[in-house]
Amino acid sequence: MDTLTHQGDFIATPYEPKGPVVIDCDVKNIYYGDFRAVRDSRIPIEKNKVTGFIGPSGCGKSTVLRSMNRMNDLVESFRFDGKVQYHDHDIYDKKVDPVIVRRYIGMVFQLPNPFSMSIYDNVAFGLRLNNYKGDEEEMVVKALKRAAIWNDVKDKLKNSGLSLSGGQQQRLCIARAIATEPDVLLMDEPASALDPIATRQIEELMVELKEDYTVALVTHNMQQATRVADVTAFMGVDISKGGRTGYLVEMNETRKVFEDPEQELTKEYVRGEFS
Ligand SMILES: Nc1ncnc2c1ncn2[C@@H]1O[C@H](COP(=O)(O)OP(=O)(O)OP(=O)(O)O)[C@@H](O)[C@H]1O
Repeated sequence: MDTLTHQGDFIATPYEPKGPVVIDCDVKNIYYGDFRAVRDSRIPIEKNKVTGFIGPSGCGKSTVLRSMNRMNDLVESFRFDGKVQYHDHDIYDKKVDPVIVRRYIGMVFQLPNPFSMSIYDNVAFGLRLNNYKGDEEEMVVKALKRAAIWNDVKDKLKNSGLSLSGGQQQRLCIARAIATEPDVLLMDEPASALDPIATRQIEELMVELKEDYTVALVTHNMQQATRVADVTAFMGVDISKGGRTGYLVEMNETRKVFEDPEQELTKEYVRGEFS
């Protein structure tokens, strides 16, 4: 079935957060060059929750996620029109250093990407980059334990990170991301390249991590969203003006989005009636 879209300038009903908001992401427009990739998407990320992003391919889930720690600044054609408020800070303010933003708002990518160095050095990497002056070994061990990979690697910390299995590599990357004690973890389909057992381990880990961190998760897997996300943002693709612009269709508690959505489009998507 074709991708469905609202006609005209539909704007989603604002989601009313139930708890404190760590990142208030208010996208007016996001462009890559002349291409308007995303419009009108207000997505508050609540503290100690997992916020899931779902929607068809190309609706801008990754683009919005990457806007929340200025990761997309690395793309020359990228232009952000809107505001991302992290606590009291406007992260797009000219005075803000994006490297510092990423220290507080860390990222885990789709493909596990350990550096070509030892398991220990992978986790210590960010600490060294940030001139950490405390007990490095203690922080490395803590992060490996927190990422539920300590038992797998404790006897081979000098081995290459690349010698691990895909699931272990991804947990190593999570350890690397949390070693510097960020506040928020942005996870872009962190389990999509993994087998079902490794996927389940990552899902369990995400649920554990939200005790200490705030998590935003892009996923193609709707069951994963129902298992892991407390709140879900469903994005669609607006093709009404001849473009392909992503936009927020509906955001609410995950149970509500999946069981009793406000929008017909959401209902069709969560039932798997369009892709
Ligand atoms: N670096 C880039 N340069 C130009 N266009 C881009 C770039 N990154 C993404 N886009 C475009 O922006 C739109 C949104 O892409 P994005 O990857 O954010 O969507 P998505 O919902 O995460 O997709 P998928 O589920 O397939 O990963 C797409 O049309 C894509 O082609």
